[in-house]
Amino acid sequence: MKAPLRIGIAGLGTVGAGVVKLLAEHGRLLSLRGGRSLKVVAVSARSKAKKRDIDVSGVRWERDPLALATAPDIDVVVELIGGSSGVARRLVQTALRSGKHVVTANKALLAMHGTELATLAEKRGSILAFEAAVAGGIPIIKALREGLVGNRVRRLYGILNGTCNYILTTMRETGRDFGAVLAEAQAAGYAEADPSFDVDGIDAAHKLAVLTGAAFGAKVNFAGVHVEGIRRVSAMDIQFAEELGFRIKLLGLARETRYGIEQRVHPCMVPLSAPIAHIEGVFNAVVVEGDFVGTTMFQGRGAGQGPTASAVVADLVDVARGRQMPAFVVPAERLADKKVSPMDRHQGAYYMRLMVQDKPGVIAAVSGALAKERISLEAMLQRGRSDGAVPVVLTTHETEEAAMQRALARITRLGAVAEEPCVIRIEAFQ
Ligand SMILES: NC(=O)C1=CN([C@@H]2O[C@H](COP(=O)(O)OP(=O)(O)OC[C@H]3O[C@@H](n4cnc5c(N)ncnc54)[C@H](O)[C@@H]3O)[C@@H](O)[C@H]2O)C=CC1
Ligand SMILES: N[C@@H](CC=O)C(=O)O
Ligand code: NA
Repeated sequence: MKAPLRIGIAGLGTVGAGVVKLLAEHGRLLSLRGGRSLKVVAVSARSKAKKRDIDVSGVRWERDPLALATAPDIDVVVELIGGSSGVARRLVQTALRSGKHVVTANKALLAMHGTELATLAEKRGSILAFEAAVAGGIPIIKALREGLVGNRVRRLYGILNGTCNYILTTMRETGRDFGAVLAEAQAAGYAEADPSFDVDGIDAAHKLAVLTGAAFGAKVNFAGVHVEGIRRVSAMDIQFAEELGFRIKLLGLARETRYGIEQRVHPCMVPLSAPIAHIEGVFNAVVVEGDFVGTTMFQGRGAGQGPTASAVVADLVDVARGRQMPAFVVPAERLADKKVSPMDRHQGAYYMRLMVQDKPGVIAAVSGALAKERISLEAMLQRGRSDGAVPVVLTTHETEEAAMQRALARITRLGAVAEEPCVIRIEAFQ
């Protein structure tokens, strides 16, 4: 058997502790599968004194995580600190420059610097692997880079944030409010250190940007993602969606249009007939439509200790086996610089919920604003009567985003519309 693969782990939080546990529990199995043993030789985290349910007593403790990047007795650095700048970025850059392999779960870092880091790794002949960064335990990077490599990807979409999916599912099932459910997702270890990254759609956008690189062979372009989160989705919208035959999901979607690459993350109305509508709780799913393979769907837990550690360790076994592959689907230097398809050009149907004064002429004024933009109504629902504002829900036929935004501005200015309308795009999946 070959010499052990010597591992340095930076970050011993939810994911780091999970990796230490998995390596300890499956040590023999992994030696067999990797062709050599996987040995943690050093670790680093903020506090050595912190109580953890892992045993790192026989392992060297580095106060400065950067020491792992240059230590002569380390072959691979596992970066599980997080953040797109600061110590995580320096650690990964220094490790790659020192000729070490890097495994990371850090999608924020990859979304901002993925192309640059992959280029650096490939120049040095090192492996940069990040299966855990996208959709947790689902082996989607591997699927795109290897299993589906023969295809041109037509479109991909998915539920990419476990925290948001957990929140939307729990709000629907229990009627509980957003804040309480978010606290529960944080306690379960699903949320980012700053949970606004989850609920504002940023984490899903980070993952989508990385996926787009792997699916379309394009440079990672986070700035090109249109991002909206779930803060404005209310219990009322969740209920209306069900009545109309939809379920609300925060999706990330990417495809090539005639204008360039369209990347968008926002709440969607998904028909209940679509399998992805039924992915609930912390589960993620990614649907990839390839020209030869057709539609494939991958599902599994997208966050949490066990699933994320599973993905990190899969990458470590690849390193142990010496599997030299491009980080994305093509060598980093060949990643294409694609134009961004403008959101204004997006075509689709829309759900709109208005809170309006219950008086004659309001619905006619709203319909008039839509008609001015040639937007035709598909359905309308009005619930209850009151002296105050009542909800009115409209769904439209397909139109252009720019037209919808102009109509929305007109509607918002109507005196009888009590608050900013809630607008959710309807996606037509099979
Ligand atoms: N928790 C999850 O379910 C998932 C997390 N990730 C990613 O994995 C990474 C780690 O996430 P978690 O384990 O959840 O975070 P965490 O907050 O539980 O752990 C972070 C660890 O990094 C250490 N750390 C922070 N700053 C440091 C510094 N300056 N020097 C040394 N150590 C430092 C902390 O002491 C802690 O041990 C992040 O990039 C996150 O986005 C990816 C997939 C799933
Ligand atoms: N905060 C993330 C963790 C995994 O990437 C999520 O909720 O999906
Ligand atoms: Na994954």
